[in-house]
Amino acid sequence: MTATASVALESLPVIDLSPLGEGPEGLAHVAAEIGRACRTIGFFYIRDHGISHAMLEDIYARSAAFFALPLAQKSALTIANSMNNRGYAGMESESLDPSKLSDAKEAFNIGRDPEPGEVTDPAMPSVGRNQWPDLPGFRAAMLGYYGAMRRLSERIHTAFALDLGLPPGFFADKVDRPLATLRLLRYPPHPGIFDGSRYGAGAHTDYGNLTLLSQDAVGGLEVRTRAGQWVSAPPIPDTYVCNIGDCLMRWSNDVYVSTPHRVANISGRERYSVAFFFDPNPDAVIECLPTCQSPDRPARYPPVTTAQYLTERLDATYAFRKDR
Ligand SMILES: O=C(O)CCC(=O)C(=O)O
Ligand SMILES: [Fe+2]
Repeated sequence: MTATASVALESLPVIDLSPLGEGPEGLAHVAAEIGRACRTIGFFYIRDHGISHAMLEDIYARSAAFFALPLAQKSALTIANSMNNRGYAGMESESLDPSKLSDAKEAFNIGRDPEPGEVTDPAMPSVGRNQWPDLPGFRAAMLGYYGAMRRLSERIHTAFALDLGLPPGFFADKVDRPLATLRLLRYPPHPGIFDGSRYGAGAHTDYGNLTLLSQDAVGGLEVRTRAGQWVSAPPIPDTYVCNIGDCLMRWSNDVYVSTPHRVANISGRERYSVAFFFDPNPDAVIECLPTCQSPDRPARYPPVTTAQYLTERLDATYAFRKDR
């Protein structure tokens, strides 16, 4: 097994979001803390984020009920039905790190429902239809949580904007119809001796702007520091682990870092987590921010829309998409 250090809490700060509700000074304080983390490790925890413990408990209970369904019922909702990145991804159907055996996890993706009049494109990972299991109350609970996570992600974007030298509302009209995905995850206990050939989730970076991850008490998430050392990101009750994804790294011209991470569930127990990937509007142009370029630091990436960029990344992740 690869050695992991326990210095995580030094390098992964726990940031209290309650000052966000306390006017411009509170925002400036939180923005400075978040900015420091995003420019160094690209990961941080948040607490006092406003999502209730009861709401999350309910989501975990419904997630467990979903994964406990017979395989045939889950497979009927396969993500391969959906070019919009919604539905069930079965055990070993993904390889986040193509140099390893496929991931020992199963997942269920939920996206945004189209707004009235919103154009949908079945060929893009854009807005489209969700696939729902036949579980009473599941849809309403998931969409309620999805909405709460959207609002939280928007608030964190005001801190990003301020820290990046932009008006706090800079991202507002670029993330108000987001390509956000709520992903329920289940990792079975690792069988036998862990030899590093198969992870629960292989090392990868996330694709969008911001990921907010809730994990249960089992542990197993690891983050790679810039020095190349893997450190653990242990569970801390009532927090989210947040990280920057590749879209925001590109947008900020590498000022913010999107950091590789992975999951090894060597606990002997099953592990559940709930990820929320907050990606910008499909038509948002990810193009070097004016405050992140200078003669010494010219733009490093050509402009791309979120939809184009995500399509590229998802096509590389899923065999069924490549085969189309
Ligand atoms: O389940 C976790 O702890 C992390 C999952 C993850 O990194 C992902 O799905 O992108
Ligand atoms: Fe990830």
